Amino acid sequence: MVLRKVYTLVFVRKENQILLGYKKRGFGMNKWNGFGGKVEPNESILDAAIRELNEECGLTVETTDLKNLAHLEFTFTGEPVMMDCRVFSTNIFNGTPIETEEMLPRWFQIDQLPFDNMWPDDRIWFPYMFKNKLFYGKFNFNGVDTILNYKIRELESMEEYYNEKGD
Ligand SMILES: COc1nc(N)nc2c1ncn2[C@H]1C[C@H](O)[C@@H](COP(=O)(O)OP(=O)(O)OP(=O)(O)O)O1
Repeated sequence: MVLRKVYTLVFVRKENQILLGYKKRGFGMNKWNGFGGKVEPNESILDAAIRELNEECGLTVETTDLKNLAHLEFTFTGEPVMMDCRVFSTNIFNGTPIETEEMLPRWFQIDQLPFDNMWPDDRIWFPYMFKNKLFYGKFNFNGVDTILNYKIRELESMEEYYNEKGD
């Protein structure tokens, strides 16, 4: 049986730039990524997204300014856990990004992303995000560097997707 754990992942955008954080510890250490983490018990996914963004780089956002653009599922050979990752973006935020215990934030031009130091799936699905698509992706990994197989498909609406899925 596979245990499902829900995570958030938030991308902050500004004109042609995207804010990434260099993960200083834990899962995904030494990779650039958006900001996010586990949804705590009794916490809504949106509240978790806002909390993790603030804890990891000091920015604040309003619930209504977060756009849910993707649902990603990650599995790793030999691991009984499926990471169910809800991806959000926003270009409305308060504050200036600051380094925290977990992340070192930096703005990148969207055509100059450090893909060699990011999760390998990002090369596959970032283009969907930059085209403002809604999408579902499922990636099966062997270790943390090799994608064994994946599926990705565009969605008409995230709401419809979650209703059909029964979430
Ligand atoms: C496998 O491919 C992945 N790609 C991308 N882009 N992001 C991923 C991938 N796998 C996981 N993530 C994201 C999902 C979350 O945003 C973080 C992992 O969260 P973390 O383990 O750091 O959760 P926290 O609650 O912050 O953990 P601790 O406070 O216990 O350190 O990575």
